Amino acid sequence: MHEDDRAVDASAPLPGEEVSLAPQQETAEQDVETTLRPRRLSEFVGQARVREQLELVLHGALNRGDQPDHVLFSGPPGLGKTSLAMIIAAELGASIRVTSGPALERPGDLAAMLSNLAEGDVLFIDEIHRIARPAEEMLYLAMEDFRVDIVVGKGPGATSIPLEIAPFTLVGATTRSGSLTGPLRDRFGFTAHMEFYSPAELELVIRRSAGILGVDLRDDGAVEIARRSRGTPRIANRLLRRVRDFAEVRADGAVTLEVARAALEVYDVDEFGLDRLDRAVLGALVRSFNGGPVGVSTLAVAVGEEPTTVEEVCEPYLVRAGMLARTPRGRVATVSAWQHLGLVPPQHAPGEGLPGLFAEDP
Ligand SMILES: Nc1ncnc2c1ncn2[C@@H]1O[C@H](COP(=O)(O)OP(=O)(O)OP(=O)(O)O)[C@@H](O)[C@H]1O
Ligand SMILES: [Mg+2]
Repeated sequence: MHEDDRAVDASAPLPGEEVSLAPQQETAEQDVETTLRPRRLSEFVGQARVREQLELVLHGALNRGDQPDHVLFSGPPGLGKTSLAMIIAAELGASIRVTSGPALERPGDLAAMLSNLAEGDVLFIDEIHRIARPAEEMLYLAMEDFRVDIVVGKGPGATSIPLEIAPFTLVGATTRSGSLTGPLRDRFGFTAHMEFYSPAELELVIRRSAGILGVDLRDDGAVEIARRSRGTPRIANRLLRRVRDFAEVRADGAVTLEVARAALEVYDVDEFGLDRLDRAVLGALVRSFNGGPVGVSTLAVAVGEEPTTVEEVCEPYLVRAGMLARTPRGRVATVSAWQHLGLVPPQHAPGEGLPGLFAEDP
């Protein structure tokens, strides 16, 4: 039995790990998420650039018979990083080993994982920015030379034993590419930043999911759910399931515009797709701090959340939607934020001209 037999299942809770940054889900919901995960690059909706680039990286290497370069995906939760990692393995016809940064606390954990890889395997490290430093240093050599140095003993008598490992492709995922050290980032041959999805792309995601789940989804219902999904496929799929519940219990089962609107009201998802936490952050910024600037930790305390949650889950979308600006002095509410809350912006509020995500919408 090796250490990594435990680490292979990324969905299993890891000892001492904090609550995941992704909104919490019950196990049944996670099962549905697995069902809805695209399996091949051709099924993966949106992220056209990333998809095209990835296709070149993978098929270029396949044609030459080389091991493809290591790949890093960064971006907010729920945009498809884990899905793409699985897809890489599928496209290469390789097996995938899954672990995460927090699980690799000791270099030994990583060494066991690496030495068990078969030639051509994909190793997926989720939350790679949370890997402990000694393990990270071991990873440098592994990525570059497919070798690890195992240190035996302590002090002057310590010796290091080089250990060959099979050529593999590392896929890393992170919601915080800024927290990655330079040397680690430099060892990835291909880095992709995941963007929020357009409403049209989310509509495709929702239609595909409705087909798989057997939901009676009408065109206007699909448009409405897509529009309110915060640019995020995971949220789109979740809203689809919540609206389906509503349709089955309170209506005749068909997901129409009216049903979607009524359901999303019940679930506290507003016109822009902002959820309760998004609105709490904007509300605190505007009401308690007069629009800012205010530091992210202060803002997090005001809404009773972890700063990392505010920073990695809420802010990227609020910035994208043109409601919040990150400035060197702190977070600032834009004119759109004041208006979204039904308040009159003060003279100093920035961003009149900031393009919003839904600039094309009335
Ligand atoms: N491009 C896509 N097309 C269709 N469905 C998608 C796409 N991207 C993501 N999804 C759906 O969203 C769910 C979440 O995606 P995934 O787990 O890959 O996100 P993630 O970026 O790894 O998130 P996290 O940072 O929270 O780990 C998937 O189960 C899948 O159903
Ligand atoms: Mg993931």
